[in-house]
Amino acid sequence: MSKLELLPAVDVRDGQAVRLVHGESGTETSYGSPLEAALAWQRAGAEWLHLVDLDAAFGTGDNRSLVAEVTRAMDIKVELSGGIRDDATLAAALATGCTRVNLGTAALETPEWVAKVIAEHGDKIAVGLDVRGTTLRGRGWTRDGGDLYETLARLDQEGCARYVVTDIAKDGTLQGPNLELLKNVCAATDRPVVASGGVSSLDDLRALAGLVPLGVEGAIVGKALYAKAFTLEEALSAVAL
Ligand SMILES: O=C(O)c1ccccc1N[C@@H]1O[C@H](COP(=O)(O)O)[C@@H](O)[C@H]1O
Repeated sequence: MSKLELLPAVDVRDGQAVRLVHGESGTETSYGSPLEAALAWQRAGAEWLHLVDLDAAFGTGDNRSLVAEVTRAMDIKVELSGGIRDDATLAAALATGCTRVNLGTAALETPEWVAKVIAEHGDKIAVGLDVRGTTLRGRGWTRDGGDLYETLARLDQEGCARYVVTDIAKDGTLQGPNLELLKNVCAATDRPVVASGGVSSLDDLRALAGLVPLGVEGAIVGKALYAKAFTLEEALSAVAL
């Protein structure tokens, strides 16, 4: 059996590493330099970094040169997201050398473009399914974007390689992941799923590791690491086989 991959998160707003609650603008807690945070996760043994340009996701500017600098400084795999919505932003994101990009809003608003880039770039493209209930949200999670399962079926048909599933109601709350949602998504697709939102404890990570046979490939960990609920070393040990 494969082990659960862990992706510590660095979300960047106004040049700072931050965590939000429910992804709501204005709820930021700042954790300083994104580069220092990313290097700290790398030193602690991370194999992946989940790096988000929140300003680009919200449409309040961008941190593109900073996230490119962070990506280039990493020796580990980087999943890059936030504001990747057209050929120019995709080309800039891929030029950083990131391992893959995660598309959110574009999958809801410009499905033809997303189908095209999935066909061109294969598993370098993941789609972020950010949901409240079973309704997708885009543009910084401020706008409804259709039904989760209809969109998933469409993206599966188009050959999408992987999904990053975030329960917005859980994100940044330290209330535990939505295991039911993840099981339902895994039952609806044969593509790997990266779980995001709510991880609060090593037991949460063990519960997510228990979903690996169903299709959960990885887990994004944010607030719990910054709040020091556990260390990344402890998290990696908890999911080691
Ligand atoms: O990660 C967050 O906390 C977050 C909060 C609010 C909006 C987006 C957030 N993150 C990620 O941003 C990308 C989507 O960006 P876009 O819609 O493609 O511009 C996606 O990975 C979200 O999970």
